[in-house]
Amino acid sequence: MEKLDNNQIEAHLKSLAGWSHENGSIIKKFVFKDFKEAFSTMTRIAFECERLNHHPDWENVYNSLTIKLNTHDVGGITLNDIELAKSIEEIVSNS
Ligand SMILES: C[C@H](O)[C@H](O)[C@H]1CNC2=NC(N)=NC(=O)C2=N1
Repeated sequence: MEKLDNNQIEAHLKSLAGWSHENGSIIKKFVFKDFKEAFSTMTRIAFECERLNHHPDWENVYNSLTIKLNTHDVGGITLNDIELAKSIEEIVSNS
């Protein structure tokens, strides 16, 4: 998978509301009603990560979930990160 350049990343982020490009990752913070909602959504996301074989750096604090995506193998952002971000948006919007 090829690293995307800054212009390509910004172009993809136009269709990913709330995601920003910071320090070599794409990042979004989600806030849920409570811990149960946050963690159950993380579980759904985790199964999708296994299916895609692509995994987030993420942090859960009570009802918040901060997700950072990058491709460790290439040290940058690839289409795998964009694809996972889109899947996460689907999962969260259907939760
Ligand atoms: C061997 C296996 O394909 C890799 O280690 C995968 C697994 N999940 C991954 N997830 C992420 N975010 N980046 C990777 O480079 C990566 N590599």
